[in-house]
Amino acid sequence: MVEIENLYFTYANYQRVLENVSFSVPTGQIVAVLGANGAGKTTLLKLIAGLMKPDNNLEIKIDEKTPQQMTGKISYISEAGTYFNDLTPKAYGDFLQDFFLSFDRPYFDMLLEFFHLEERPVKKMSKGQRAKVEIAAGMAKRTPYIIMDEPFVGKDMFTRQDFMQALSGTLSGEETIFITTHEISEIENFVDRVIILKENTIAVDITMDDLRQEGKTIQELMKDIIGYQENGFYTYLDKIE
Ligand SMILES: Nc1ncnc2c1ncn2[C@@H]1O[C@H](COP(=O)(O)OP(=O)(O)OP(=O)(O)O)[C@@H](O)[C@H]1O
Repeated sequence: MVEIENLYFTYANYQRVLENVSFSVPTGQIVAVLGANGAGKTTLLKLIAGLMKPDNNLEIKIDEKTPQQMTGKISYISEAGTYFNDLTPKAYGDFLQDFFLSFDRPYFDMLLEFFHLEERPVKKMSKGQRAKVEIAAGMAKRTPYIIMDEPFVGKDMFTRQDFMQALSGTLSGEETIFITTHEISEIENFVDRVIILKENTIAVDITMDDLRQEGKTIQELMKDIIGYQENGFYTYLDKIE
């Protein structure tokens, strides 16, 4: 269970990105953290993953512990990648096997094969191939907490489908997952709950059951909350002319 209570986060340049953020997520829930560019999604996910600390370090508790005390139980899958550029996928697997007690080596090797990844240093791979190494590693860690920051970036349509299949086919249902993405349609049928960040805090926190009951899609909800204006650029041009 993840409990976040009155979370504030300020970057070193004094830019406050999150304030008064509170929510709790029960074990096994899949949560989409959404919002416009710069809303603070990556910041929130990094805080939950323990890669940065909140202004007051007691604001995030995962199973009653700080995120830093949960190292090894959280898998952080991001566009930037957590692999080492000089290692081949299998050498990276060797490293992870030593580091993560729960690392599922046969599953990792199976995913490398499924994604047709060759044995060459990650730095010599394409962006999409690197992303596949990142996903294979992240999923084979078999951690109870999975945090995915833009897992679809740089992936072609088929890879995105393969990824969702591999993900859905792997989960035990016990994993608690946070995912942020701008590819809303990819996650509509995957997540249980949507949290939308706006102006440094939570603008909406709703379960998919409630959203469906309201007869809305995530996309429609986003439009309502973020207030996307159709033809906004032309309106802007009209204004400055
Ligand atoms: N290292 C940093 N130092 C200072 N400010 C930062 C830093 N990283 C991000 N920010 C600022 O914090 C705010 C939130 O950034 P964040 O990356 O969390 O947003 P996001 O919602 O993930 O955006 P996007 O959808 O564009 O990826 C932005 O205004 C950004 O400029």
